[in-house]
This record gives sequence, C-alpha cells and structure tokens, in this order.
Amino acid sequence: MNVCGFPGCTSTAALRCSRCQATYYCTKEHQRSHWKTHKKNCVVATIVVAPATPLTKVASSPSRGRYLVSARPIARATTILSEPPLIPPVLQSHNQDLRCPYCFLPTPSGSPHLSCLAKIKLNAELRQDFEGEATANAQLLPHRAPPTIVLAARCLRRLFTPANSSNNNVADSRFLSLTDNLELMESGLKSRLQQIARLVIRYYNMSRGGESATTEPGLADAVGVLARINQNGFTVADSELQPLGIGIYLQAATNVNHSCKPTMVSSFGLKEGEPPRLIMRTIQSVGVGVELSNAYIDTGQAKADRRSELQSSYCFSCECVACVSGLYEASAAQYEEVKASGISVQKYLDEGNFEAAARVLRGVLPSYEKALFANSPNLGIQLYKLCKLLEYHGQDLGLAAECRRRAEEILTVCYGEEDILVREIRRR
Ligand SMILES: C[S@@+](CC[C@H](N)C(=O)[O-])C[C@H]1O[C@@H](n2cnc3c(N)ncnc32)[C@H](O)[C@@H]1O
Repeated sequence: MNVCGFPGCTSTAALRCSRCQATYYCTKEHQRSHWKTHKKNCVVATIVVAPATPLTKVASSPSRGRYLVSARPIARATTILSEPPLIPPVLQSHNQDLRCPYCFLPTPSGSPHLSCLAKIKLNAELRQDFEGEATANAQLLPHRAPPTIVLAARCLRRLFTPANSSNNNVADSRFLSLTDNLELMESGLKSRLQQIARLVIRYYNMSRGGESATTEPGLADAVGVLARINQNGFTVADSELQPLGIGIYLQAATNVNHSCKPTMVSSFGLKEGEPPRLIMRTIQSVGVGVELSNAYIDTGQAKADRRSELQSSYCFSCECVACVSGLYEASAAQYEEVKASGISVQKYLDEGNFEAAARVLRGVLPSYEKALFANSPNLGIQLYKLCKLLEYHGQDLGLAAECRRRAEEILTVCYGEEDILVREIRRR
C-alpha cells in the first residue's frame, strides 16, 4: 500500500508521479500543491529494459530434424522470417517476356530494370549467370530451358567455377549443407533426377562462357544439386499465388518444417533492384514452444493423399500436429469439388462468361472453407475473386461487400498492409 506524499497526509495513494514514478498521491489536488517542493528532488525514472527474448528458437528431434518454435507468445500477423535468396531465383519461362529476370516485377519488355542491371553488372557471379544464360538460351531457341535446370546450372557455377569458389566458399558450403534426402528417395524420383541431371550438365556447359572449372562437375554432382533444389526449393509466387519462378532460401530450408495445419504462410516481397525476398508470417497467435511451420504442399487434400505426396516428393512421413492428432480433416470429395470448380471457373473466365464463373465460385465457397486451413491465402483470394465478379454484375452487393471484408482481413494477416493486393482491396 502506498501513502500520499503530501506533507501531513496519511491517506492511501493510487496516483503516481509520472516523472519519477516513486512518489504517490491520494488526489490530483495534493499532487499539484506538492509539485513546487517535490520537483527539487524529482528525478526522471530510469527504465531498465530487459534484453528482448528472441521470438523464435530452433529445436530438433531425431525424426524431424531441426524445426522452428516460438520462444515467447507471438501475435497473429507477425513477420517471423524475411530473407533474401541464397542463389538468385530463376523466372519461369512463361513470365520471361513480361517480368524483370532479376527482381521479378513486371517490365514492359521483360528486360531488366536499370537498377537491376546495375546490380547485375557490379556482381561477377550475377554477370556470369545472366551473360552465360543469354548465350545458352540463344542456342536453344525456339525452346526455353526449364527454370529448375537453369537454377541447377547456377548452383553448379557457384560450386565449380574458380572465380566464384575463391570468394564464395561460404555460400557453397551452405548450399551443400541442405538436406538432399537421396538415401530415402524412391527410385522413380531418383531416376527422374538422373535424367534431368544430364540436361543440367549440358546447360551448365552452354552457359558457363569462357570460364573453365577447376574440376568438371559430374553426373553425381548435378544429381546432388537437383536433389537439394527438389527438397528445399521454393516456388516464388505473387500474392494471388501465381507461380513466378523458383529459388533457394537458406533459413527457411534449414529450419522450417512442414505442417498440414501450418502456423505460418510464406509470401514474396518484390522490389526493384533486389531479388525476391521470402517472408513468413504467423496466421494465428501462438503460445510459447509452439512449432512455427509452413505448408510444403496443397493441404486441402485428404489426409491419405497429403501423406502420400509428402512421402513420394519429400521423402518423409509427416509428423505434424494435424496428422498425429487427426485434428484437421478435409475429405477427398471436398477437395475434388474445389479442384474441379477451379477449372470450370477459369474456363468461364476465359470465355468471358463472368456470371457463370460467379455462380460456380459462390456454390463451391463452403467447400473451400472446409478444405482450407483458417486464414489460408487461397481462401482470401477466392473471396476477393467472388467479390469482383458479383460487383461487376451489380448482383448481390451485400454478399460482395462481405467477401471483400473477409478477403481483406485474411490477406492482411497473410501479407501485411503494404502488399499490392491488400492495397488494391482496400482501395475498392
Ligand atoms: C526443408 S527441410 C526442413 C529442415 C529439416 N528439418 C532439417 O533439419 O534440415 C525438410 C526435411 O525436414 C523434415 N520434415 C519437415 N517437415 C516434417 C514433418 N511434418 N514431419 C516429419 N519430418 C519433417 C524431413 O526430414 C524433410 O525432408
């Protein structure tokens, strides 16, 4: 209990001097009257700030390897990770005439922005990538090398070209430290990687220009690189989940495990003059010690299908909370309905039949809600699509407004207020 600091007053005091935080008063009158005397001794309180506890820590288990957990309670919509790529991502072929190959933002001709060109010119590795790939691509015309092959050749150049190996040993060893799961891989996937590895070596030779390697990469080296890309690569996508390209992001690949009911979602920050940045944000609030996970696959599938995809593509038996506890279940039928409706909505959109597209999307929305996890960006995107279709026809504007509101809420959690799509929705 605190006693009033006014001379002679013995009342209980709840008001505190905001400056020194040490003297208490029973009323404002006593505080005001005492100020002339008190100010001679009143010293501004020093606030001792405890060193901030990091948000996350890395845990590990024999069967799941390293994984990220929260070190203190974390609010929904918190950015947990934001990192540049370890190896510059490669644009997908169908985007090559529309987007800058360095920052992935749209450009009128698909050629790099001036600021991106300046970055490329200043960096010997990037210069080799872009000049070598231009030479190789010219030889391949009218075909285009798939992005995985181009990315694998970029990795091989960093591992085998002497100009690079002297200054980039750290990046090399970090890439090689990524899990390849070759021992666990099913023979079908392994032999596909071996076939692609031959093409990687050819593309590497076509794109390495005048550089000679200290040792020539062999098939096993190319398979190792492809296996690491296969197990750790991220599809770089825009906010509407349209794939733009493929890249390697070290922190995420090293520490973030998969969950069928993830606590985070990933997105990509596109900025002129920089390669795409990977961002992971929480989509729910989490207590201490909760795993911070991301979905590697489409989690709308039924449990058996999810587990079979994770086993055949990523070589592990999923131990996530949803698989272990059976908390979250989508039925195969719901997922099939969602997939089929996605195809017919796109068909109607291509035909310009927006009314039919809106009807199908509206009908399938309840299945989307059941199949997708809470705050899934895909749900936000579908809601926004329906809002635009309804508004276009001036139909059911009440539902359109509700879809817009929910889309804004979900996508703001996933991407933050600065995201292009979120800003577009807010302007509507
Ligand atoms: C990209 S790495 C993630 C980091 C990895 N835990 C490590 O220590 O390097 C993917 C590997 O993590 C493990 N993993 C990821 N999610 C898992 C899950 N839900 N259940 C079991 N293992 C998982 C698998 O071994 C998988 O091949």
